[in-house]
Amino acid sequence: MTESASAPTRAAHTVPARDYVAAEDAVLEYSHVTVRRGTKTLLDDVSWTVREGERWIIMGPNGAGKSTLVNIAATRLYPTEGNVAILNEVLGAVNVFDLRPLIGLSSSLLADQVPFQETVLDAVVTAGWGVTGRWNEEYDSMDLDRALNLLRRWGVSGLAERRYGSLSSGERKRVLAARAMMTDPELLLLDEPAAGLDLAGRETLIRSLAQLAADEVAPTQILVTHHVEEVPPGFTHALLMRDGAVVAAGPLGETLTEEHLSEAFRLPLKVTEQDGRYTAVAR
Ligand SMILES: Nc1ncnc2c1ncn2[C@@H]1O[C@H](COP(=O)(O)OP(=O)(O)OP(=O)(O)O)[C@@H](O)[C@H]1O
Repeated sequence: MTESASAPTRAAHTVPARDYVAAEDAVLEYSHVTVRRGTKTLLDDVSWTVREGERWIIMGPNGAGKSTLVNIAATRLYPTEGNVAILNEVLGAVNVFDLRPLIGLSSSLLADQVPFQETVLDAVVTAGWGVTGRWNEEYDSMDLDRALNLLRRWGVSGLAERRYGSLSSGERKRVLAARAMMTDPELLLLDEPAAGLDLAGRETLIRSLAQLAADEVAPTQILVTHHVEEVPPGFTHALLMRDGAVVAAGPLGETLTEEHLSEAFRLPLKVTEQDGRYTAVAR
């Protein structure tokens, strides 16, 4: 018998969605997930479990598949093969519109969808309806108070009446982080929240993220970044990717090592950690 005839195919790992049972304590569960577009494999047999209260860093070079991974968790994309459970609901067997309010998302794609003429307060409050532009929806004072409190938490409440389009990129990032928390989500997905920020903007954002990571009642968090310098203290786990596959995943200290990071970025790196902050330079 040839090897290909005896080995189970990856498609064989895919369980019909209605029959798939996720681990009870899993907030996110990817089981043998593959995503293909034409001949390109964006994710290659990824298995990954996130449990309640964990704070995960997703890291890897450009094109590694990080956003694809997060877009599945955001219910914006379905796997070609494999199974995904989000908050114990299985993709393919759940109405994603019921699931989406439980998932907070901040991404560059979303940043581009918020109308520039929208006020900052509206840009946050509209997350309650899962829309990016205010139209005829009714918001009560509790919604508006919540949006203002979230803007305060992210240090941008003074911008509430400004037009979203007039904000700097750092200010927009913080507004989007506030927006991501508007529905009081159980899962918070932050795709490159510090990209393009200046040093002060980055450090301010990282301090806010570290405070959120330390907050016991805050949602389970997943943060995508290219840089170890952007890992907020208090994050607990990391998943390193390359070419759509997992290089290493697990507790942060065991995963953000020179060996794993050098392999993920295909570059010998010297990695240091002090007081919960990491730096990496080429050897
Ligand atoms: N619809 C598509 N068709 C073909 N290839 C695609 C498609 N969407 C994404 N890709 C490719 O899949 C790969 C993974 O993309 P993804 O955006 O997930 O990477 P990433 O790790 O988030 O990258 P970056 O760090 O540059 O944002 C990239 O090579 C990208 O060009």
